[in-house]
Amino acid sequence: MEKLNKVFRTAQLAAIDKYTIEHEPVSSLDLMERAAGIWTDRFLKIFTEVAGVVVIAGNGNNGGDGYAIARLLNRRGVPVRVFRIAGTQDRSPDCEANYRRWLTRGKVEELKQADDLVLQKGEIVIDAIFGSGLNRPVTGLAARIIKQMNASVNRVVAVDIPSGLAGEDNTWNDPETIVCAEYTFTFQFPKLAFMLAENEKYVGRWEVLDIGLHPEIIARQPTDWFYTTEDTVKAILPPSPVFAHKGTNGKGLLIAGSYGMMGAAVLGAKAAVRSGIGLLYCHIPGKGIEVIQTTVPEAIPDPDESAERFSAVCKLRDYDAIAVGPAIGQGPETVGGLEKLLRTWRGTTILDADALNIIAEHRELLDLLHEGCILTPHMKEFERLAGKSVNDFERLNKLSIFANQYRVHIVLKGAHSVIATPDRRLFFNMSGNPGMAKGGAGDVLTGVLLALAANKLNLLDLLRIGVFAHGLAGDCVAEKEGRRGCCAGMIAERMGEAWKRLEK
Ligand SMILES: NC(=O)C1=CN([C@@H]2O[C@H](COP(=O)(O)OP(=O)(O)OC[C@H]3O[C@@H](n4cnc5c(N)ncnc54)[C@H](OP(=O)(O)O)[C@@H]3O)[C@@H](O)[C@H]2O)[C@@H](O)CC1
Ligand SMILES: Nc1ncnc2c1ncn2[C@@H]1O[C@H](COP(=O)(O)OP(=O)(O)O)[C@@H](O)[C@H]1O
Ligand SMILES: [K+]
Repeated sequence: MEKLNKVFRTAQLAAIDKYTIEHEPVSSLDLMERAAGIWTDRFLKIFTEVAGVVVIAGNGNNGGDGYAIARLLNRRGVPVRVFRIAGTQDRSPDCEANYRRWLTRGKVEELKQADDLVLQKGEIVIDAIFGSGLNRPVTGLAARIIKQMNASVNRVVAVDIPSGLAGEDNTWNDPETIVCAEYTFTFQFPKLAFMLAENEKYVGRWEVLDIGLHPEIIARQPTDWFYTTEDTVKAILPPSPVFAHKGTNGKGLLIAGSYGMMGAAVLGAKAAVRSGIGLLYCHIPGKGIEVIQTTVPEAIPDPDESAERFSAVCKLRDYDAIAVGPAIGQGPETVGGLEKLLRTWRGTTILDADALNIIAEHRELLDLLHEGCILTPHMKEFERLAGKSVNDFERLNKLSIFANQYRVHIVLKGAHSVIATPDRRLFFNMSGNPGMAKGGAGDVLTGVLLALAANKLNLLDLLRIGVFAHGLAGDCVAEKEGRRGCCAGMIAERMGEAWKRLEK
């Protein structure tokens, strides 16, 4: 049974917290103690040589976690200094309780001005000023202290969320008054903001810590945001039937490449034949036959009448899916070929790269999109389709509006590639690494998705599976060759290794 990994809005967390307290049951103070204990354990696993820590605690429950973490680290023999921000006194009840518990072991120094924060060499700063309760930009002394933290060379580790960062929309925020952490250990759920490139400088590397919030309320709370992990994919990846033959594994057509740009077709084809497709046809320009036959002998060439580019698919066989776009160019014949394809083929259609650029330029083609269409733009291609965005959060909104308006599935590619569905759900991918930010890596994804579509998986499942497996293959490459050494061809070659890890 598939367990959906949900991303909640920070405004929903209090209800989940409350339900857990009432139904586990557990006191809120014990829940905080549990969260702080799990946080401390993880911190000490990652940071094995800690000369000392400086906890900066606020007055809300995030500060409460900070005081509890200070006590637990101190108990484990770590030298701990604790600071609070002057002028603020109204601690939440659990923060107050942990503040008092800490006072039995050590003192709390007051930061009256930013310069009071003097850090020793090697001390790690634990940021527990604000958590998910932030409701406006940080100003005043707290803002100056955050700037001081960011200016220091000391490492900073955030409790739950970097102080000053809002969980979702930061359009209104002041980028200068958000803690820049090296690591964030967050409780139970990733925050949407962690998925966005623009927040990487604040969040650093992040991990979700399971603090045992109640599964019933997690299952019941609605959300339209999810994330895909290895477990999700293992649960939805169908097994290969023992009596499979190439017919049951599906027939797909890849329309890719132009004269002098055949690499994209080769990469897509290599990935498709390593991702379980029964029969792969490659529609390539007339002059591209030899390239495909020598590099991907498994593929059946379907040459275009044009020697140099895609102009038309003359014979539409009984394909289960078609992918079109990588390096096809945007010349007039190709525009005509794409238009004809969209008019005559209404099955599963993966549109990538130049197919998307053509649609962005010839906007009447948008009306030919249908529910079988999957669009796989990177950020720039999406901007061409939907216009510029002021930030990543706004782009996400545009993405889900676009998918809804045209009733299509979209994969917006990048770190944490996100799948948008026609019913406005978003699924963030958790595999992959920056080593994949190389030319051709997207062509590989197109091939993977074509293979899964030919296998007649439903669109959302095939996207979650394909995007994750593609990232996992990139991770396999990076593990062996390093990120710099990772290239698109290697990702295609390693698809088999990724599938082996995911198959039951
Ligand atoms: N989820 C869970 O189950 C668990 C959660 N836990 C922990 O709880 C944390 C959330 O705690 P929280 O709700 O008390 O919020 P937190 O951010 O600490 O304080 C907010 C306070 O600050 C204020 N304030 C807001 N913005 C401000 C600003 N810009 N400048 C100045 N003040 C500002 C605001 O007060 P206001 O001024 O609006 O009255 C509010 O009172 C969460 O991150 C996690 O660490 C764990 O203990 C275990 C289980
Ligand atoms: N930092 C990153 N982390 C994880 N995956 C990434 C990262 N950067 C790029 N990728 C992945 O690599 C692929 C790049 O695709 P794309 O930009 O279309 O390249 P091309 O058009 O050259 O084939 C996408 O699947 C994307 O998700
Ligand atoms: K924090």
